[in-house]
Amino acid sequence: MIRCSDLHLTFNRGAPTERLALRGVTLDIPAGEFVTVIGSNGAGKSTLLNALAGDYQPESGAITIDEQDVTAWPSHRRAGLVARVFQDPLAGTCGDMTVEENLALAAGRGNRRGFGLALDAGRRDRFRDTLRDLGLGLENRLGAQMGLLSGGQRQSVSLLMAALQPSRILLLDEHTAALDPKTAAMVMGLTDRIVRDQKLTTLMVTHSMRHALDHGDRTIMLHEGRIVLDIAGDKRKGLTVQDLLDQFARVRNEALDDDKLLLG
Ligand SMILES: Nc1ncnc2c1ncn2[C@@H]1O[C@H](COP(=O)(O)OP(=O)(O)OP(=O)(O)O)[C@@H](O)[C@H]1O
Repeated sequence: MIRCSDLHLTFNRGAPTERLALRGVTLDIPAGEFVTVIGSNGAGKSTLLNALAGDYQPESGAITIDEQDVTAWPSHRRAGLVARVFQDPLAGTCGDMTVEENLALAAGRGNRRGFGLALDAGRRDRFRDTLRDLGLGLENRLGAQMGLLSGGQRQSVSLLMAALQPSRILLLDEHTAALDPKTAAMVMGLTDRIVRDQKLTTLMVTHSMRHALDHGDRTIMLHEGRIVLDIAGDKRKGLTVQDLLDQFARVRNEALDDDKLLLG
């Protein structure tokens, strides 16, 4: 379960480049819920995910994960709770290490005592079975350098790494944006499977309105650091991509009207 209470986060406060990235975000996500996050450029989507991961500290408000107040926890302390997959297939995995070393590292995350890289035959077999399920032939490439895999293969391994971690929260930041449509669809299928099987509480940022509606249980739209749409259930099922685009346009026009009022 994730609870964000009135999160405010400003970059470069007091400087000419000041940016109010989050302006009072309040959000309750029950355990196991899959939320898709949309919004225009600069709306605060990545900032929200970074705040949940502990990369950025909110200046006010609180973040609770599974009843624990983690607001002051740095990212390394949240490592056992939070798994992430980024837009860039090169981020989040270690390109110089082999596929099996990356998987072993993920399996050992959040574990203070054991160093995850230890690879015995049993562990190697388990990794091979997991990779075989992907249907990408990666079960024969356990010893291959991660950096030599294609973008789609890397994102798939990143998702498996997220599943191997003891985490309860999965944060996906446009993780299919750099992939061709066919590979993106395959990675989305894998995402759905892992979220469901591991019962992960998930936030997925996407610029694809189709993905936002076709995947997950709930959709939120951010605009200028605030949640302007939060929709689930039958209401969401009835929504079309055009409805979301119309909603975007409405929110933008309202913001323009507000600006005109302020300037006037
Ligand atoms: N590290 C940073 N330093 C300064 N400003 C930042 C930083 N990160 C984000 N911002 C600013 O905060 C605001 C929110 O950015 P954020 O990256 O969260 O938006 P986003 O919704 O993810 O956008 P996009 O869809 O373009 O990725 C923007 O105005 C951005 O310029």
